[in-house]
Amino acid sequence: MKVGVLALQGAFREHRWMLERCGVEAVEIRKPQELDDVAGLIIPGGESTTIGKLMIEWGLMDKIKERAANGLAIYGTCAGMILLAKDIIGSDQPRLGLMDTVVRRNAFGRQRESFEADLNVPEFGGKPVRAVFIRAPYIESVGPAVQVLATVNDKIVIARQGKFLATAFHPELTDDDRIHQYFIKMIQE
Ligand SMILES: NC(=O)CC[C@H](N)C(=O)O
Repeated sequence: MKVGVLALQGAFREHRWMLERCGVEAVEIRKPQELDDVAGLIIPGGESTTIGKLMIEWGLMDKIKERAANGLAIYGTCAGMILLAKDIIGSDQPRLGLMDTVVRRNAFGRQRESFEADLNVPEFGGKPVRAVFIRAPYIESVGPAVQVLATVNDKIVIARQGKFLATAFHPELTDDDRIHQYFIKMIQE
């Protein structure tokens, strides 16, 4: 199984390493045709406005939407979560808009540019997930098709809608590969 990592900007290398560690082949995606033979796609953290602009310039926006409509599984971390959202509060920036979510950017406030938290994720069982938040968004509200998997102070930080998964934080920066394993299982379902 091949999984793509959108490699336009941001923390894509770490996702590649994490996927390889989980035993799947990871490929960096920069051109639309590179999406043809992947079973899943990760959209990394970075700057969502930049990634969105580059996605349009490089012909990837429409191609990803087309593949998503045909069952491509997509996992967005941080900026990737913003790009998956239907609604971005106060912004008309380019987005995929595939998840019925309303996100707020840089939502944890200036004084908390970055922080770590232990998340209780019932879906994973076992020990809490150590989550690294960097100028992180959160999901303010979700539609009925969206399953909330974890919150921090009542703010939604992991959500799933069918084949789409979003986290507000960066699991690729920790040693815990359970979120990537979960995504790989989603692809196989
Ligand atoms: N770590 C990140 O991906 C930060 C996201 C960034 N603040 C944005 O709005 O796009």
